[in-house]
Amino acid sequence: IEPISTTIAVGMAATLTAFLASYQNIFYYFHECCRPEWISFNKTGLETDLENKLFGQHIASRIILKAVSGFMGNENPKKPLVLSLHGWTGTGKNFVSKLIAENIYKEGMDSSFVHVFTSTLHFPHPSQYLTYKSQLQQWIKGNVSNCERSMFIFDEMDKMHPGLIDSIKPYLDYYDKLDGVSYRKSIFIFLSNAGGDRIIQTALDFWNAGRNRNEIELKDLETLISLSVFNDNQSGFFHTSLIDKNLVDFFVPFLPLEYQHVVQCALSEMKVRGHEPDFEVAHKVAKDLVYFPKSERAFSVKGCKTIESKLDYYT
Ligand SMILES: Nc1ncnc2c1ncn2[C@@H]1O[C@H](COP(=O)(O)OP(=O)(O)OP(=O)(O)O)[C@@H](O)[C@H]1O
Repeated sequence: IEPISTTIAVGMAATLTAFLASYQNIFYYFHECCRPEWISFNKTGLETDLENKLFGQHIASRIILKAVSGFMGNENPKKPLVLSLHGWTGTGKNFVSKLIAENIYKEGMDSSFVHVFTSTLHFPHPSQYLTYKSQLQQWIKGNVSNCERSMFIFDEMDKMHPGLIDSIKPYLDYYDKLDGVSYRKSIFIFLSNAGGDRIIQTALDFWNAGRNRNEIELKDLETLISLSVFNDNQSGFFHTSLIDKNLVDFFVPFLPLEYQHVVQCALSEMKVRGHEPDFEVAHKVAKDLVYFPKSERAFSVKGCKTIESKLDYYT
């Protein structure tokens, strides 16, 4: 072998490798991929967001911060994180999922590693559940094979076919690997109104006793929720063994929102729109909402759900 051409060949190979490496880096810089540049947990960000953007949910805030921080800080979790968020409509379940996604994925909810399923939209026909089942299993497997830090959000979980819920059970369990794929770094979030009535009753008891809602503790609600979800035979949860197998790590209660929280939501929406906060308008919006029970007018029927569209009308 002739030394000069060998040196040139080695030099060219090294240049090509360096070029490919930098090309790959540039590509990954612009194109979302399963790397820390695109997926990294911002604990302070989540803490600040929960504190400043989520109103009236002291229990949910605390559990979510602890659960997500503990999980993301563990390099070797034994199972995926499974959170089940429960509560009345418009109390912030979807909103919190978005905050979690934004503090893990650079692209937030637009990330290709965050997947949202809505029962009535994606699985509308109970008779076709076997087809949905194999599609869903393939979807989860394909996506976690592609990126182990995937997040799956199942909205309207209580309306999901029990067979379909059962089909995702293996992915939530303490398996090292299933068919060569490890699901242990993924996050599953279930959203539902199941158990909402019990949460409202507890909040109302505190209200009627003149006690501050911040005194409500998780222990006042956790068993109630799992029991009511378990015993509610309208709910898909009821027919599955998700609960008795302890595959859900945290049941997270969302309390019904009061007048003061609706005002905060309206002010916050003004801020998001880049407007000066207008307290008069915020109170006007909150006053015109419907509250229940009728006599006490304690909680907003739709939580903060309609604030965004209502603001257009008042401003
Ligand atoms: N606790 C809250 N703090 C701040 N904003 C809230 C809160 N709850 C609701 N909102 C606002 O209302 C909007 C609708 O709430 P969200 O979709 O999170 O309700 P939900 O609990 O998921 O309701 P549903 O059970 O009907 O799906 C959110 O995008 C957010 O702007």
